[in-house]
Amino acid sequence: MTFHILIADPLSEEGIQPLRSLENVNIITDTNLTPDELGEKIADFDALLVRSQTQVTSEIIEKATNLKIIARAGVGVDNIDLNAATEHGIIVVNAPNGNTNSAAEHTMAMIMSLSRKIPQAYNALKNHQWERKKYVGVELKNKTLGVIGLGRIGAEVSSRAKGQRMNVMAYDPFLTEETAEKMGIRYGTVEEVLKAADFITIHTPLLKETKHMINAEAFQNMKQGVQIINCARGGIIDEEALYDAIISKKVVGAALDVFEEEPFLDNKLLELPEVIATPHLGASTFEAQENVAVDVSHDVGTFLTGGLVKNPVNLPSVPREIMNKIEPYFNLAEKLGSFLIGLTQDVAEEVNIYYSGDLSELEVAPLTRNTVKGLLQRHLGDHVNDVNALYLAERKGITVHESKTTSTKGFTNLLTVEVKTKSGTRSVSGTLLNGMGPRIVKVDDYSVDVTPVGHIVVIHHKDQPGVIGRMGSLLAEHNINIATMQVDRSDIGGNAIMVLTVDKHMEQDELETLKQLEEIYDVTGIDL
Ligand SMILES: NC(=O)c1ccc[n+]([C@@H]2O[C@H](COP(=O)([O-])OP(=O)(O)OC[C@H]3O[C@@H](n4cnc5c(N)ncnc54)[C@H](O)[C@@H]3O)[C@@H](O)[C@H]2O)c1
Ligand SMILES: O=C(O)CC[C@@H](O)C(=O)O
Repeated sequence: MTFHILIADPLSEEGIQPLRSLENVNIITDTNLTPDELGEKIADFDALLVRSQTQVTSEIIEKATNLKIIARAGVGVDNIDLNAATEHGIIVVNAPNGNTNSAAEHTMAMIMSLSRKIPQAYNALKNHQWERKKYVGVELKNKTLGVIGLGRIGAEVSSRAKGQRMNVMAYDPFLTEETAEKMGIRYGTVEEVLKAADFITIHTPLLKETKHMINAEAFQNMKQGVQIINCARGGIIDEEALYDAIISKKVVGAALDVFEEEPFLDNKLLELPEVIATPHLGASTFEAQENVAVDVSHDVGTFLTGGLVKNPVNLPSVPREIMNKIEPYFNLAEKLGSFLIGLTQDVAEEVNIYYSGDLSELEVAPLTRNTVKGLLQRHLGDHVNDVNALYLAERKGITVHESKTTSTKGFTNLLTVEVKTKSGTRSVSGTLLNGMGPRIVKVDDYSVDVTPVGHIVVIHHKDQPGVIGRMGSLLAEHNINIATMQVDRSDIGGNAIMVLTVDKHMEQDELETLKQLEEIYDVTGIDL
């Protein structure tokens, strides 16, 4: 099988070599596609690689019927509709570390250019103006740098600013006073940071909560004569409010690498001499571009060949050593989910998954996803996968709970799945037998030992002599061969269960004929 990969934004050629060197890949680079052209082509591709330029909207994703992975060569994924990707089962990966250094260096370059008015002085000189008085700057030493967002880049900027002998004060929802102290910086709330800082630098993602977080009110809280830097994302600063704050002289300098609308030809902020700007160049170094291209090439290559990606955005990342321990249970989890929903006639409202024995010591979230995938695939088809299983369950109104229990019922590992519907609760338990693979060991309250594969028939009947023989004869009349049979009962003469594996798929009318026997209450055929 050949994987078709589209590179829609310019990526470092060196960086994508690992991807090119894979067998069975067909890589097309087309970095000039309009949104309409991308929409027309996208169905041909298994993987899409972008930077920040290409907008991967829900309309594009809707048309991407073969797309399996979207890779963002960089950090911010705000140009990708993550919900749409998740809904369609498309994994999104990014390259969160490769451009941190470059973005931090760019931020420092902006701070220093701003404080010494280097771009303005350079411009004047280019225009034959030798202006020494006009371009008097300020020192950074002993000034307070307020950092909003102390993630990878914010932290790198902070440590560099300390090298410039600045006092650093930061706000981040995950920053504690203790951590700040260990980093040699001061902790403050957003308001405290805005109030104290001579320079403010923004390093948050663009989220609902951060959109326009630096607005007219925030500017009011700032020191008179503050300078502001944004090398994170356009839209975190309200550009109208910044414009007004500069006109009113509250803000005396702004350095912007990112804008509310990109690319643009006109932006009135650029008419102000206090504003210096670059066209989203924070990550534009040879090193950063090679790093991010290597990272996404690795993840795309790994994913397409069935491996574990390093930087998933819409799936929790699970370290390899943990994955090695849980991978053997994937098949069991999926089969149990699929078997149970096959058995359940009503609409599932709640799914409870209980992990016990060895399983209770593992990170089980990926197993929960596989169980739910098995459950949903039976009715929703193959487009349900690890990425969208929980999302789709939620959308269908099915609540999913996982819990760990110590009750192993004698098995070294036991996975129990319970489905609640309007008409009652059904459950199935399974185990992974050492060297012998997965087994279904319980159906509701009955003990069985069934390999979850092939054509299974579950029969509820009255415990009575002769039922098994009559049922066998009926199957023989339809030329259906029984491969294995398991029976269990509640008590002598009470309710009983038969779980058969048969050699071929049984049609509904063939299953119905078994109900001719009055001792048989219920027959369900499940193909796994
Ligand atoms: N200009 C460029 O070319 C360029 C290059 C790389 C990254 N970026 C952008 O820089 C930003 C930071 O990247 P990063 O790699 O450091 O990301 P990161 O995820 O490591 O850090 C972001 C931090 O922001 C914090 N945060 C979230 N909401 C916040 C809020 N309301 N107030 C304060 N802090 C908040 C998070 O807790 C996190 O610590 C992103 O927007 C990214 O897209 C831009
Ligand atoms: O692709 C780029 O150059 C921008 C990258 C940057 O904005 C990011 O979020 O990583």
